[in-house]
Amino acid sequence: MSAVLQVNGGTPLKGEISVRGAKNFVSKAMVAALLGEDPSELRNVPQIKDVEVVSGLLRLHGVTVDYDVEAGVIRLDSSDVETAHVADIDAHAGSSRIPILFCGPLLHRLGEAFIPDLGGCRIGDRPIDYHLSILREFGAVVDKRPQGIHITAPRGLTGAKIALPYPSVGATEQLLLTAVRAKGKTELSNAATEPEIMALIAFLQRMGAIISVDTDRVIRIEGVDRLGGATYTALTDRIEAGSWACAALATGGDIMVRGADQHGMMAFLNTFRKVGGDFEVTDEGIRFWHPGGELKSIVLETDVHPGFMTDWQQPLVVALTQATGLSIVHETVYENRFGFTEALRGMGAQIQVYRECLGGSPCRFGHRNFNHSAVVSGPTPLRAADIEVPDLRGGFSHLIAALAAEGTSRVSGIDIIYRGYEDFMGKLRALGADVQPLD
Ligand SMILES: CC(=O)N[C@H]1[C@@H](OP(=O)(O)OP(=O)(O)OC[C@H]2O[C@@H](n3ccc(=O)[nH]c3=O)[C@H](O)[C@@H]2O)O[C@H](CO)[C@@H](O)[C@@H]1O
Ligand SMILES: C=C(OP(=O)(O)O)C(=O)O
Repeated sequence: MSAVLQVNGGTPLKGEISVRGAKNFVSKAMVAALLGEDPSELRNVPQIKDVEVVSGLLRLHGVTVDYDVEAGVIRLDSSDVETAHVADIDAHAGSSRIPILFCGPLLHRLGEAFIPDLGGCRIGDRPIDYHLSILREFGAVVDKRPQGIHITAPRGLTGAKIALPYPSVGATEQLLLTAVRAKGKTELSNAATEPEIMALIAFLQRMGAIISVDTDRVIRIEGVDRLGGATYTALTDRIEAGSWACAALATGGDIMVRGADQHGMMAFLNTFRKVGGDFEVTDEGIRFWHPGGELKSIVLETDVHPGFMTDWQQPLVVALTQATGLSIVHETVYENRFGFTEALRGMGAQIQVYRECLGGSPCRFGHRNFNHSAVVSGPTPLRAADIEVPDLRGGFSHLIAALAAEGTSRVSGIDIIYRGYEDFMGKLRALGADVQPLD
């Protein structure tokens, strides 16, 4: 049964919350720890569903996982992995996209890997063709089966020269986790360079890897025979921080996000300012607020880092419903990330989606049948409604809309939001939101 949250909206969110480590780093660093023959320790780890899912997968492979939730410290001991069996991980199929990143580490440690069907947000087709072709370049043999894929490396894994067709985050991580212990050198061009990837590289370096990153999206790795353990403090979740910033803007509020870090949020902060939001960066975090008066419409394009992240797009669109004029948002990372706008239209928002590449440069989704541009016309008061969470960020965006709307909304399927937002209910209450889970 899907959990339902009753939201009595119309009150500006005000107060202070803390954001801990990034989902998109911590989950990958936990997989990286599987490569190490000594224990690793990650700090600033948030209590979110994706951490739970990856902990479960690691335990199935013989890793000892100890998580001190309060302290945010997770200890991972992979020293006995070689004696474990290649476990049947079907139990976790469909809950996350992380299993695909186990390929390299499992091939290095156990000689084979079973990867179940993947989960993650349904915001496009989300193929894994880049991942599989990278693994094949290293010499892996991929056997597709009805329940997932079986991967072996009969002649071991050897470094290769690879160019990505698009700077995919997951494929770049796949390459890193495979190359660090492969024989010889690897070169990846057109790599993704998101801050979470840079942090993963830094963590792998502490474990003993040799990796260099050039300014032109080229990553070079020299394989080593052995990796040990390392200690690393996760960078803050910049998607969560940006989501709370959008909640402040959409509700006319004022939120101090402790832990928020300016460096990974430059593109977001520029956009937030252009829309008319105010912010103040301090050593403790970033305070975001609506300064009063009108918000301004903008033209925005999502992009790979250092551009405006696609994961900020959904929460920002809710705030744009309160801006004066026509905003244009061109989604260039995922072909199908505007599904969540349907519920917003039902709440009174004026949002039209288009197949054309609007407002900027043509992207790879142009001339295909994907509704990947949106025109938001505002400001429109939002009405309370009964809505169903479609995916992680779309779900948080629906919550923001319900909080901004006058009246009582019921948001169902809120469990998905725990994949990436630690204790969001506690944080909402700390900000003065009137929210009540329904049985
Ligand atoms: C757990 C995690 O870190 N998730 C993040 C990661 O997702 P994820 O790693 O899945 O995203 P990618 O960067 O790989 O995807 C970008 C684009 O590349 C395409 N593609 C990707 C792989 C592939 O084999 N073939 C292919 O065509 C995808 O369909 C998508 O259109 O980066 C995204 C882009 O910043 C973020 O929105 C997600 O929050
Ligand atoms: C798309 C996202 O995550 P995932 O890749 O885990 O589905 C997200 O965090 O918004």
